[in-house]
Amino acid sequence: MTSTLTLTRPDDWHLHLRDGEMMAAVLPETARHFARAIIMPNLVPPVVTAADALAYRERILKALPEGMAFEPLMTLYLTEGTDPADVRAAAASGLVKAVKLYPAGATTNSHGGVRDFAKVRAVLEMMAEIGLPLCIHGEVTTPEVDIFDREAVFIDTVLDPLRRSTPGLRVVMEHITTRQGVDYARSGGEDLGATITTHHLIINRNHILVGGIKPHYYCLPVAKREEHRLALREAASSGEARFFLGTDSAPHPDRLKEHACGCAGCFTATNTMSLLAHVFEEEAALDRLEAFASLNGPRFYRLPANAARITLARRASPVQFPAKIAVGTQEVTVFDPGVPVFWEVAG
Ligand SMILES: NC(=O)N[C@@H](CC(=O)O)C(=O)O
Ligand SMILES: [Zn+2]
Ligand SMILES: [Zn+2]
Repeated sequence: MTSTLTLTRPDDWHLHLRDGEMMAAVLPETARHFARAIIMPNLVPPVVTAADALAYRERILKALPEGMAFEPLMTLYLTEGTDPADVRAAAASGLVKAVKLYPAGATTNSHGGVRDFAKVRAVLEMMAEIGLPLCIHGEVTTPEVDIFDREAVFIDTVLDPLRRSTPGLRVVMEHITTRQGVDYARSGGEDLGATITTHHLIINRNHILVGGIKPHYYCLPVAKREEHRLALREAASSGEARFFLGTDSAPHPDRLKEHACGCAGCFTATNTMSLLAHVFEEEAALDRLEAFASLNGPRFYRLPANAARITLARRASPVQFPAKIAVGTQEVTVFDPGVPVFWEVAG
């Protein structure tokens, strides 16, 4: 049995760092293993302009502990008031790598997102022209649509028409959770990519609901039936260039997760690489983990792969991860896969 695995140092193509005290607590958890991450802009207030993104980038770099190397790749939160010229300047700075589309009301801090797509047409056309990717939270918000169907309905009624009406627009389907998401990603060319989270490779909807409600497994898009989890595992472990890791590690304080109206998000930054090695071993695809976690993302974003490397080791007994990390006087629960995991990042 393979006992160590050395990979190009991975990147995380979808990460929530938040700000202030929370950012200071979670940033080292990512920087310990990952060289770069696409930083989500759904702060309160959101990161909307080039100036907001550059200021946020400076705060991240300032919060990085001495001796840790990490490159935040910034994004802008698309609103109906976004100025195409500001986006063009942000991209030209080289520090902003994507624009994020949240349908208004779809997820955490998305109320400032897009309702009327006609209002963002000029921005999208400019992005197609310069090749700046649009990262999309792909769920409709229509109250009548069942929450488990919201991704599939979004693909048919919003994403496909949007891509057809904006030829050349480079799109990342963020955190896909369904077989329909996998199939649609495969229907595109080099202008279409999809991120897959660690937790959606591990849990299905039963994990959230059977035997009592598990708030730490609740995230958006919500985990679906087992057939969808299996489709995601097949896609992630296929080695295909269009699929890459975006952990969507999304910390919320425990008191807001364990709540009558609990926040959506799983915090996986701490143990993601161990969990992925576990999943890829189960899929008999350890040789494709590097493509998924380290090579396909930079290729889509037209960046070089990292020169540094990381080594994972398979231990004889299960690895213990911290159950929680401290954030000031509060705590954030680390995602618990619910099964023994033997892989550990060794260096
Ligand atoms: N994934 C989540 O459940 N939550 C994310 C938002 C998002 O990525 O949709 C968050 O910011 O908390
Ligand atoms: Zn999202
Ligand atoms: Zn997210």
